Amino acid sequence: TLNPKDVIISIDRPKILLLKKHIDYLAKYGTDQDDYEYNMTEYLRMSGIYWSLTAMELMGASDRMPKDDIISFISTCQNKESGGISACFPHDPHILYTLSAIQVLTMYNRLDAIDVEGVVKFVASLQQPDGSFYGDIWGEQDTRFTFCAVMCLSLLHRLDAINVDKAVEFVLSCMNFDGGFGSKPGSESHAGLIYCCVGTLSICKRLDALKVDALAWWLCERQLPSGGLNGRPEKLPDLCYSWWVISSLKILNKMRWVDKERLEQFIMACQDPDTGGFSDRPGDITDPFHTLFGVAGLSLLGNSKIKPVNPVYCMPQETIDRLKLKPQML
Ligand SMILES: COc1ccc(S(=O)(=O)N2Cc3cc(-c4ccc(C=O)o4)ccc3N(Cc3cncn3C)C[C@H]2Cc2ccc(O)cc2)cc1
Ligand SMILES: [Zn+2]
Repeated sequence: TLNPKDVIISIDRPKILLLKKHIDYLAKYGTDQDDYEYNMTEYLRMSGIYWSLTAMELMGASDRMPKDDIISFISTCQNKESGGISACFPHDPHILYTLSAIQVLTMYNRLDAIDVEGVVKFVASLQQPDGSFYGDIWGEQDTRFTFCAVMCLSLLHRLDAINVDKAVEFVLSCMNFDGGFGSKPGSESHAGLIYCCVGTLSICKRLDALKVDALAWWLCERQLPSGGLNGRPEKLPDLCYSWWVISSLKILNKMRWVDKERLEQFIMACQDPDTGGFSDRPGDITDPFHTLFGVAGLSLLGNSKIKPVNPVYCMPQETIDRLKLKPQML
């Protein structure tokens, strides 16, 4: 049952981590070519692979993923002319899916499977005079795309290919009086975009520019009596917002400002004991997107059955260590 601003967690919801169920759920996802949801999400296939593989890596079960099929799939998605990568052949290349592809190939340590210089050229070509980035040639501007560009190039150790100072300047132009960030200058603060902007500043080593206490206060205010977190005031809690909020608080070193026990209870309640996987709220349909953010959220809360996740890259910490990347943390 719902009250207007929160959910009530019934006592029969799962209270422990159903690890095997989630591993089997992700291993099975996409193996049935006739599955309706699988076909309807072809347009985000590359990101779906990143969400599934990362969750499996964190659960120590990435051997259950079809590694060779994934790697050859990715090489078919790179556009020879632009260097960009699409979600699935023959869709248009986009920065979202270019990032997902680089994250997957980085976890597999198989960047040899694509033209890295082409990717660098594609991402750099999307930066605008004001420092912002377009998502693709159709020109949508959003701070999400700045984060994709900076994260992608840092994974390739090629931040030299863009104007980092202008990128930071654009992100700071999106900071609001509440310390939060929106998608464009003047847009309302939103947890998902705060994560993108804090992540960008962390990779660019500019966390000094944040209004830390105001921002951390706005973030911890997202927690509701159910223990779940919402993305904006007056909204319902959603598992993926738990990730955006607690990964940002982790970067700001303010995790202590949320009630971890209540949050863990909410995350556990979002598991589906029959199908496996996590959903946005207790009792809803599960999907690979929320399954990653449930597993990654539990990792940030210190669950010992899950490997450590890097809060900035949302990738296994061991991968970030292997790349010798050190995103700034307060
Ligand atoms: C089911 O409706 C949607 C709506 C938006 C999207 S999205 O691609 O723009 N996106 C990611 C997203 C994915 C899923 C999903 C279902 C099945 C799979 C297979 O891998 O993935 C589901 C939701 C979703 N959303 C929407 C959403 C999540 N919580 C509340 N909502 C409304 C997020 C959305 C935006 C996005 C966020 C992060 C990111 O890295 C990429 C895209 C996808 C499906
Ligand atoms: Zn969600």
